[in-house]
Amino acid sequence: MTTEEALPFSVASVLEEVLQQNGTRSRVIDLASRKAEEAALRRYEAAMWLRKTVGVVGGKDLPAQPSEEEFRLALRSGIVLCNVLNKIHPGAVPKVVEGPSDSVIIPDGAALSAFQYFENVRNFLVAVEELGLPTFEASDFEQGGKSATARIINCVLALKSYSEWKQSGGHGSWKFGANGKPSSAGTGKPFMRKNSEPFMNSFSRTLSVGDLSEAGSSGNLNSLVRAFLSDRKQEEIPSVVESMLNKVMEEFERRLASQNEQMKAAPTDVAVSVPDNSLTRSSSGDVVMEDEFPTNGKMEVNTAECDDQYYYHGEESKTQLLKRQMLVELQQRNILELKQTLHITKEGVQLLQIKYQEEFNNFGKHLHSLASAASGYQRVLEENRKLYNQVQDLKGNIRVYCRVRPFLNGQPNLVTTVDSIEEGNIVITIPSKYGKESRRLFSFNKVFGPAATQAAVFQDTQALIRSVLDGFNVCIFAYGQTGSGKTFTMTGPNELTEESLGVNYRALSDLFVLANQRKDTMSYDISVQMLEIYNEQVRDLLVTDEIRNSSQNGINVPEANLVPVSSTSDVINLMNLGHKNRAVSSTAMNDRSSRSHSCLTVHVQGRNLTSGGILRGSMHLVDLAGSERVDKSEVTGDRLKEAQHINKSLAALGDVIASLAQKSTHVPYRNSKLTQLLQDSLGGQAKTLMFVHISPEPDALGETLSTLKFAERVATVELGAARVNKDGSDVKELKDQIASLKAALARKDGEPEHLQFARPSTPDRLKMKSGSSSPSPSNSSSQSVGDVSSNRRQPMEEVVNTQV
Ligand SMILES: Nc1ncnc2c1ncn2[C@@H]1O[C@H](COP(=O)(O)OP(=O)(O)OP(=O)(O)O)[C@@H](O)[C@H]1O
Repeated sequence: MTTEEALPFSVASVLEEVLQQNGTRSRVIDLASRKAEEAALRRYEAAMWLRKTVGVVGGKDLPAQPSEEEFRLALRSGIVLCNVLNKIHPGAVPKVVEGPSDSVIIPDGAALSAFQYFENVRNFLVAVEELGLPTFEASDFEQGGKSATARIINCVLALKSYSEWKQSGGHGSWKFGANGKPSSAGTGKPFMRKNSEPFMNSFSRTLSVGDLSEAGSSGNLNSLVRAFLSDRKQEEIPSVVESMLNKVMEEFERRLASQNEQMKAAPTDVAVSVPDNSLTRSSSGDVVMEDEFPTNGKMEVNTAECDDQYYYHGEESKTQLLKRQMLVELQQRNILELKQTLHITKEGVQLLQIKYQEEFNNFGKHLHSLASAASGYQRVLEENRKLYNQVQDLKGNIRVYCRVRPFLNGQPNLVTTVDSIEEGNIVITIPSKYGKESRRLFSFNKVFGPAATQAAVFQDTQALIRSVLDGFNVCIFAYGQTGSGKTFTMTGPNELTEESLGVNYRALSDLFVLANQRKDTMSYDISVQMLEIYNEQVRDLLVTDEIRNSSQNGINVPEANLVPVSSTSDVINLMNLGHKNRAVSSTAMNDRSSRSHSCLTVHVQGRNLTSGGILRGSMHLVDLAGSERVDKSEVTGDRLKEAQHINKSLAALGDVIASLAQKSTHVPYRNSKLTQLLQDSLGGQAKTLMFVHISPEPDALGETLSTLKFAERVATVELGAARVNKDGSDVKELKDQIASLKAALARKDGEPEHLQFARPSTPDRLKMKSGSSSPSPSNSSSQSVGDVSSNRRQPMEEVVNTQV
């Protein structure tokens, strides 16, 4: 194994590099100077050969190293060229015009006979062309310049090549055109020629140095050597060459040492940096780099020139190794960074998972608390409802309010029968025949004087509207003699304003407001019926054609129109229709006096959105016919009959209420159509409100007293029952208990906000807790009045003393 086989660098490569490093001058020679140098070399070669061929005398005009101009001037006569050609190829130019003497050369280089010279040149060119040699133009002598001179030189050198080929025996044929390398013959330094073709060698010299730079490393080395030595003096060359060789030796040894070190370290490095399959030997013996990054093709073995031996191009191999090491290091760094990023990402994901888990747990807890809050809300709602209605129970299921009408027609200072009004008490002045007045006290739940507003009168009623939505039945009556203000209380005056709206409008308005406030938990369907009882016959007032008589016995309520409503205005429209249809008859006492009972019934069906439970409640708003005595009404005939029916039905109503208050075993519902109609809303857990109206005028005293006595009977019984229920305790004690229950309910109001539900803004909102049994909503009036035969009174649990 030779050194070059074992080493990744060759002597030639070291030499080249040393030359490049030391011969900096040659590296900086520009292309133009190199070309000029090459051209000069070729010119000298041509001149020397011509001089040698034609002899000293023939070539006396041609210097050994002529300039371009000297070269052209010496040859422009064509004599030298023709003679040279004839020597090589005798007879090629049959006739050569010779110049007379040296004097033919004039200082400016002009020929004596241009024609003669042209003849020579032309003959020469024709002969050269016939030989297949490269030619030039005759005018090239006259034009001058580099390219013209180059063409002439090229022709001469081709002739030289041809001559050498002939001298060597002229074997084979020589051809024009081949790649080659410039000869250094002009400097006495021969080229190493691989091609034996004479013309090829000659022609190769036509290539420029610039071309050589691309011709491979050996061409590069040659030109480097030439360039390096070209500017040296002849006597300097041996010492320069010696010094250069020393440097080459030093460099070579240095690389050898470095290679050894590298070889020692190589196994580890290569193992780390070079993949196993990156350097393989092909079947032909070539070492091939299987590399994805550029290698510049340097790391290879040319088996054709090295007889199947390979060697590494040392420096470039080293560079490749370094590149690979750098690449691997870079990749290792990248991998490290990626690992770190992955680690950070993992931590981030873990953190997110923890947070997500926490959020999820919190959400679960929140959901759980919401669920228990929701069920708690339902419980509280239910409890609140019970408590609320217990309060209403304690206030009494039958409540009687007295209202005194003001004087009509602006009569300010008339004598009134009302002596005084205080809370629930009203004192009536009763004149005596003998001039001595007496007073009579009547007690009710509350007495409203002439100045009481519609809103104040409605206040206690308002509390019961909520009970209707909770599934209870409520019955509100307006009782009193004709013209005492019943319609005013229930509906309002003829000209309605917001302030003058009666109980009917206010009750319905509140009903819709409350139903809307509960819409998240309850869904309500509200519908309305409007009936009239006239002469003991029930009529449907919500018909647009004729007033429909009921069936045979005059009672057929289920057939009455039940009109769904969704707003107060819906109800007002229906009430207007009902009032229009209501039988109105003129009497001596009141031209607007109604001779029939009118009953507006509101049916409410509520569905609990959570539990699906259904509640049914109803509210009867009854404007009773006038309660005046027949004799005073001065009526006869039909009017008298009407009055008798009215009085009879009112008496029946009084009896029923009194029986309910006394908790009698028998309640006489069937004594009138009115009580039959209202049966479901009278008694049990139903609430009954009666507004008793009186007129203040002295001439109405008789009616006033009879009205108050009727009302007192009902009211007294209820209040008396309350006293008895409390083992003889008075109403004060009952009020105290209500107050404590209110306080208990107020504590309930302290629940979290979302557990509360809206309540109407009324003092009755403050609730209390009671030990009494929970109220159960009575069944709504789904039964025909005519079908009712049983007494639906609550079982009497306590002794009721009606004679209080
Ligand atoms: N509180 C009041 N304030 C002012 N005016 C009133 C009041 N109460 C009644 N009036 C007026 O008294 C008159 C009679 O009232 P209303 O018609 O309400 O009596 P009524 O009892 O309904 O009579 P009827 O039994 O004949 O229907 C009406 O003009 C009414 O406007």
